[in-house]
Amino acid sequence: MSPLASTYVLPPASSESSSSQETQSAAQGSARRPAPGSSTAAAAGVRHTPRVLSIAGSDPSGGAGIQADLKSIAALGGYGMAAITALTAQNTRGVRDVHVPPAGFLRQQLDAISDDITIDAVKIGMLGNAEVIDTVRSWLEKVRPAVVVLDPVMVATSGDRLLEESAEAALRTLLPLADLITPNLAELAILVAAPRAHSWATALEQGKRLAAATGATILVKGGHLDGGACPDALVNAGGLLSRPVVEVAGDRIPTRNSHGTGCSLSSAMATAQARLGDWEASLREVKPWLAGALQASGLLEVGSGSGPINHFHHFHQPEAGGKPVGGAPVPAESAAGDPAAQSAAAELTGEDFAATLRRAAAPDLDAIYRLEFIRGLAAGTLVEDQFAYYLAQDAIYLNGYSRALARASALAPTEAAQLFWARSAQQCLEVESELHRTWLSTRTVERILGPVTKSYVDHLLAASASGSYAVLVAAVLPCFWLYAEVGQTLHAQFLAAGAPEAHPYAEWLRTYADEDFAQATREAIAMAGEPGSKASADEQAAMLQAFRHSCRFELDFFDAPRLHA
Ligand SMILES: Nc1ncnc2c1ncn2[C@@H]1O[C@H](COP(=O)(O)OP(=O)(O)O)[C@@H](O)[C@H]1O
Ligand SMILES: Cc1ncc(COP(=O)(O)O)c(N)n1
Repeated sequence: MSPLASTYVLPPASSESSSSQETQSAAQGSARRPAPGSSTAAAAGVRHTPRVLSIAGSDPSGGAGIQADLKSIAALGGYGMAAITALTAQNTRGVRDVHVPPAGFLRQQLDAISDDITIDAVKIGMLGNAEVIDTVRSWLEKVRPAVVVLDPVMVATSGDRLLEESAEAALRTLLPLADLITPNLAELAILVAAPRAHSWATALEQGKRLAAATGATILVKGGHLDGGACPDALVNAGGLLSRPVVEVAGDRIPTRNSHGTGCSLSSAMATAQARLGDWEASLREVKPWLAGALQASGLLEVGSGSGPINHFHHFHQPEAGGKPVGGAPVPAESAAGDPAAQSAAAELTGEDFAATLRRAAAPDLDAIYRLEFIRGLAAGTLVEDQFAYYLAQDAIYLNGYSRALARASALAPTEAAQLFWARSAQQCLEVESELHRTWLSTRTVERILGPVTKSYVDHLLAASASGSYAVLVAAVLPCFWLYAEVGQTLHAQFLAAGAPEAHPYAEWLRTYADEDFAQATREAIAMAGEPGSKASADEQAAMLQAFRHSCRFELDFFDAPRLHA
């Protein structure tokens, strides 16, 4: 993320420092509805790995219900739990049968969880009948989880009923206990006792009515509209949102694999909300993830009907030979115990260690190019607020990054390596000062430590404290490598467009053209490849994990302005 490139482009630094301005950002909590007097709610804050409970039915074919929820929760970075309300016999073609076990046993499941575990968010899906609904209601009233998302599942995409018709009145009594309700157009119509909306305007109108009647925020979904657009909107006029209607646009993805989209959306929203504490930011994170999951659904080849979405599309597929080329970031300290990472690393030879790292970076690099921020920066349509946020976070990041580089210098096995990392650490601080002196001096942007910056710097400092030079250089490498590649691409695009002077980010894009930085990046790659070739299988695995984690943070850093500016 960071313009180390500018180290070589911008004039030498002033001695100004930003560290006194760095204060940790407060958790955004405005859209949360804490339950007074509830120990669970009091204990729950925004969490990095939220503990999310799905109360829903089982879909043995894996595309909807509990199974979709657990995948979505994991895909969004949560710890998933499941209390099963009903068993269905279904596949991608339809629901063959439904069995609802005694409600008393559901209560036992729920109590077993809440007696022991703090629940950061609950997602409620298929409930089956009125007795189950009453059971869930009385448990919610007792436990009062901080985030409750209710997907009022009534009829499956296939047309089969998943809630007894006689239970619709009981379901209405549950609505006020939810923070977010996520009906599809048919369910929304039933809940407001109106005909099904066929236009987006009517759907929003119905959403407003449901929000007013329940006090909850309504996520109005455009999945069943006709046409090429597929918008979603958060609706609440009670001041819980920045505006009464917050619409997030989306294109319709041409696929028949929409089995479980509603389940996946609602559990993903519960997870993101517990992590971000803001419904709008959550929807802006979840919607592109869901679109990617729909887009990549065909790769799964599951069933002959309406197939499941690809929840883990943003994680990396194995190569044809079965060798993993990437994956979810796993803390470096756990890598030694991770057999998959170990066997991946054990196959590596010295010559191809850097190449392996580069392959591991590929999916995150691809995702960076798809980000709104990067596309907006290239096109000149990026809003200034987001650019300013990025600059401010970059300056803060560089300060922490410089400490990690200085630590690499201290641990370096040769004088050449010691010098290289020390020089890089110093240049980093010079760029930080330069950012304050020039780019940031004309902008009024808060200089507070953002959540992604904090996590990234924490990761680097943890790698610094690991005591392993090899792991630390693997962790610092993506900031050179991915930034250099993205910068070169953006600069090439800028030149291809005739380097237009009127481009609002022309000056910034020009800083990307820097052969000295490209050379420094090549050296950094070699510096990381070298100890990688000599490392034990365990240490190679730890390096790979540390590297992947930083790649993911590079992606998140570029995306942070959209979420947090
Ligand atoms: N073909 C599609 N392309 C893009 N997004 C879609 C598509 N179908 C559904 N979605 C999205 O999936 C989510 C679930 O929507 P919807 O299909 O309306 O609900 P349900 O699955 O409950 O019937 C929404 O975010 C919606 O915008
Ligand atoms: C157990 C269970 N829960 C919910 C749904 C609805 O999902 P969809 O509307 O996408 O079919 C389902 N089919 N099965």
